Amino acid sequence: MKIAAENLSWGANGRTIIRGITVEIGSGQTVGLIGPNGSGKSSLLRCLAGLRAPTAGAVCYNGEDITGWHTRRIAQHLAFVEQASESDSDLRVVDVVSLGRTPFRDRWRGLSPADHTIIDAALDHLDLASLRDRHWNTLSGGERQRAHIARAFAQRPWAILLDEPTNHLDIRHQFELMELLASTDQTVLVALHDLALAARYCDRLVLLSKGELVADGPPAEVLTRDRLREVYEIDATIGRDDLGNLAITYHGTPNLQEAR
Ligand SMILES: Nc1ncnc2c1ncn2[C@@H]1O[C@H](COP(=O)(O)OP(=O)(O)OP(=O)(O)O)[C@@H](O)[C@H]1O
Repeated sequence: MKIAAENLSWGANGRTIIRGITVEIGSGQTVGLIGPNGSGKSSLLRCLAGLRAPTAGAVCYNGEDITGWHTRRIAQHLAFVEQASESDSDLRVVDVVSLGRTPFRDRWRGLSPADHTIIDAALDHLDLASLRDRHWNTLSGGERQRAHIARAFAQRPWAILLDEPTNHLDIRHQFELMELLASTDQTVLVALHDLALAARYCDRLVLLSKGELVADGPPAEVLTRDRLREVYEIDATIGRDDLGNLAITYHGTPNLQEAR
């Protein structure tokens, strides 16, 4: 499914938070959304997920403006893994993941055998099979994060949006998640702070700064030394590691360097 923001703006309390953003995530692409704290990544993701109504412009799925779409209809198309989302503490892991089937269920019917197969596959994908009957309040931060992502996969959406999903994950689970996102046929837009991870697994990077889109393209074109200095206020050298992956060596903030 193709997702597009067309000249999209959104604000709150009289303040414009994202301004005039036009971006298209093609069907099956894995796109990284990057930018400093407060640059508007979560706000853009929430607009694209239909949780915020744009103050100007539009959000389109496959060319259709989603204004007025019911949340159930949106959830049949797209899954959203929010940053540090919470769940009821009484639920078991398998119950949280089963919530992913809600948009497709008849209100009065239980889960079908096909639903159970999808839920088991999502648990396996996120390395949660051994934790399926554990209660929420007994899980670590990383295990909760993986359960939320498994819930999104159980939704079997056409597109999946994730807001800093690698937070709380150890390095192995970070790589496994990014490999999963890069290999899925679904359209993926993922907000990330780790620029090297974003560069390695994303087809394209979209860079926000102060609520505006400042770059959109292949990782090596977006992540330049000048741009990191300008947008992140950090001095860095961009090179390649032995395997040809983009390698970023950070030297500190320009102010700190000059003060030395
Ligand atoms: N409902 C709101 N009311 C007022 N200000 C808001 C609201 N939501 C977000 N903001 C502000 O808008 C700006 C962008 O926030 P947003 O969460 O989109 O940034 P972000 O790029 O996701 O940041 P981070 O990397 O820190 O998660 C921030 O300054 C934030 O305080």
